[in-house]
Formats: sequence, C-alpha cells, structure tokens
Amino acid sequence: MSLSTQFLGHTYANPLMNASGVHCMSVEELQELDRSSAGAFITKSATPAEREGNPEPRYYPVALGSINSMGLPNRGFDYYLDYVLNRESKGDGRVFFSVAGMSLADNLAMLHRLQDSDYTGVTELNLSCPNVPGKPQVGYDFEQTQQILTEVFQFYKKPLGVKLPPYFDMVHFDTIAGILNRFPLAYVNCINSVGNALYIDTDLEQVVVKPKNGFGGIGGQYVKPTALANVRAFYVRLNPEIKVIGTGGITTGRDAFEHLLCGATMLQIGTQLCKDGTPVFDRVASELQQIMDSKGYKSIDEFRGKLQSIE
Ligand SMILES: O=C1NC(=O)NC(C(=O)O)N1
Repeated sequence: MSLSTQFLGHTYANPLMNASGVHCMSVEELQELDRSSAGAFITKSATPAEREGNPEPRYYPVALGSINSMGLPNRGFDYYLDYVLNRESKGDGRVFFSVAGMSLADNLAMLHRLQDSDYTGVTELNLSCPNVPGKPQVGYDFEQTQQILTEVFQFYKKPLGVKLPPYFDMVHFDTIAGILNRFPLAYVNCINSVGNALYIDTDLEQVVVKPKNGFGGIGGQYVKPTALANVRAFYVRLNPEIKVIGTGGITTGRDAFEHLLCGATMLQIGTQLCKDGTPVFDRVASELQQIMDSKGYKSIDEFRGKLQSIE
C-alpha cells in the first residue's frame, strides 16, 4: 500500500505539498518543508524585486478556514532562484518555483531568467493572486491569460504549470479550458483562494484584516466544494498530458481522497499547514493511507479521477 506518486517524470513518496504562500517565504521555512514528510514543496510566489506586501493584520485564521490579504510579500526572485539552484544538486525535483509578476513584462523577465538558468524543476505561474490592490486576478481575463501563455511558450521549455483562481460557471470552465489546451502546460493548479471575501469580528463590529477594508482571499474548509468542482471540471476538460494539482480545503485524509477522486495528481495544503505546521503532512498522509487500506486500494492510480456520476 503506497502513496507513491509519479508527476512530471519524478516519483514522490506522497502527493502532498504546501500551497505556495504558506510556510515558504524564507530559506528556513523552505528547509523545514524539505525536512518534512511532504512529497514536494513550493516557494512563495516571487516578484522581480522584494516586496513588503500589504499592511498587517493581513492573515486571520478562523474556525472553518482563513482569510488573507498578504499582497505578495516575498524576498524577490533572486532569493528564491539562489535557493533552488543551491538545492539543484539533489536532483529530486521536490522543490517547485512560483512566480507572480505584476505585469506581463515581469512574468516574461522572470521566466526568461529561469529558462536561462540551471534550474530544471517545475515552475508555477501564479495567475490568481486576489490581494494586490488595483491588480486583477489575471485568470479571470481570458484574453490576457491567452496572451501571456502565447508569449511564454515561445521561449519557455521547462515544466510550467499555472495557478488558477476558482471559476463558478460552466461556460467559464469550457472557455478557459479551451485556451489552456492550446499550450504545452505541465499542469493547472486549482484553486487559489476565493478572492475578495469578508470576515467580520462581531464583538468589535469590525473586519479582521487591514488591507482593502477587510476584503481578502478565503481558504480552508469553506472552499473545498469549489476546489473539488474546479479540479473535476479541468480534469475532464484538459488534454490528459496536462495534470491537475488539487488545492483548497484539504484538512484530512478524506479531503485528500476526494481531490484524488476528482482527478488531482499532487495535493497542496495551505490553511491547515498554517494552523498545524509540517506535522499536517504526516497526519493527512496517514489518514489517506488508512482510507485506501479500508477500501483495498494498493495505489492512488487505482482510483484517481474515478469519481462516479449518478446514472
Ligand atoms: O496568490 C495568492 N493568493 C492568496 O490568497 N494570497 C497571496 C498573497 O496575497 O500574496 N497570493
């Protein structure tokens, strides 16, 4: 009985990763992920230059999840490139690199740097940060998404995935999947946080995060049904060579099992990792293994994507 997972030519002990942005800002945090039982891990989305991000408070955990309006604080592209290059000699493909440019030019510049570097790992292009004031979630602009991918794939030849926002409309699933299918993407990662939600402290009669009058991205249990729907919608629409990473509402082995049933290959944990720390990977892996054992599944391949409709 094994959680062993094949993804983009590498074998991972299990499909579990952190979600970009959680526990991955500093080298120290990345090294802790490296030492953890996570199958793989990913850096905080990098911008070309270091960013302060939004004013605090900007992250607030709540019973059923979290709300955040971080605003892409990060140490800058070179910091994370240095880290992944120093780790390159391990050759295990366990670290993924996330980029989130403020513009097309930013994204092209960072991806040119990565293309010209000795980095051989996976890169995730974040098209869905909801928290930079004045900046749209690019994934909701289908023409802009197509333009970025058209320009990127003229030169970028290494494995590249995209982090997508949640979609809520069947025609949107059809349209964006039709665009994504035109490109040699390694994967889509569904979903980023559900953007611009509001959480209220009723005692104080006040919002709980400072930026944008309290509007922030929601994660955790709140978003699992939407995350599962997005994983499934893309799994059934995309070319089979484009894999799906499932992110959103994974707090237990059962949630992980559900994402795998929908068709996910790798699974990313954000809010629950923030709450529990890296032991969350051991617990979720163990709970997933128990579910597989109870159902007689010897490998994830036996049930990945096999969610049944009602005939
Ligand atoms: O893509 C992102 N999603 C989020 O929910 N928050 C972060 C951020 O605000 O930096 N970025």
